[in-house]
Amino acid sequence: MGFSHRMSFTIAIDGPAASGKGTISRAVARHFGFEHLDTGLLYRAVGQRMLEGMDPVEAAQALRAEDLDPETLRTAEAAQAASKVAAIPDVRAALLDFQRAFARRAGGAVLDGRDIGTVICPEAEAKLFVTASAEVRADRRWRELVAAGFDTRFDDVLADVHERDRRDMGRSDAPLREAEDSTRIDTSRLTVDEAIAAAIAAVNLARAQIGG
Ligand SMILES: Nc1ncnc2c1ncn2[C@@H]1O[C@H](COP(=O)(O)OP(=O)(O)O)[C@@H](O)[C@H]1O
Ligand SMILES: Nc1ccn([C@@H]2O[C@H](COP(=O)(O)OP(=O)(O)O)[C@@H](O)[C@H]2O)c(=O)n1
Repeated sequence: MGFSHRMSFTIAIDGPAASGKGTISRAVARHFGFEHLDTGLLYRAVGQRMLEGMDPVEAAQALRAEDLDPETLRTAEAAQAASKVAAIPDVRAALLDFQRAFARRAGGAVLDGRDIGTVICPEAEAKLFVTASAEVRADRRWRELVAAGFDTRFDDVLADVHERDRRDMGRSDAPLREAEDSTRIDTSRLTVDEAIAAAIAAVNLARAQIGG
């Protein structure tokens, strides 16, 4: 792909719940041979610990990479708890260094979350903002949960999406917002392959613009 293995190149991918960030990030990372970090898992893991009775700030400080098991953290309860602990500044502060170090790892990194392009890595070489209508996002998440065996109602998933959007956009510390220099990809009417192609094209454009 023309990337030097010693060079760091950060791709920041932000957006609201179930917009397709994770799917796009994994494919973009594979395409460019970069490592990927789903930063939502950090907050989900801390949220899960809070549900188990642990203090969220202590949980964030004690978090280890091996705690980030996507399988056990994909529940709606962990997502709701994540968006609550994510509003606590000391929780966010405890997770900062790990994310920044990952972003600047040699060989290139893709991070997806809510504040990657605005707070974690404002100097990222490429920034994408992935979005879709709340109804489309809730429908995707509902289908995923049903496929995973959860007995969930669409209306409850839609309410969850609205509530998390409100909390994520409304908090004072690192709220979800589109960075001014990001490329917006609205996936509402795109297939997964089209969304991935749009993301790869945007990264290639950013790379050409910085002469990388
Ligand atoms: N155009 C699209 N782009 C990305 N994901 C899509 C698209 N259409 C459907 N999906 C599906 O939406 C679901 C949610 O995607 P995911 O990557 O988990 O979102 P996020 O990481 O933003 O929560 C996945 O099941 C994915 O396959
Ligand atoms: N960089 C990030 C990533 C996630 N989060 C929080 O963690 C929650 C779960 O994030 P996620 O990315 O796993 O959620 P989905 O978009 O996959 O549903 C979000 O609702 C945010 O409150 C955050 O505050 N900052």
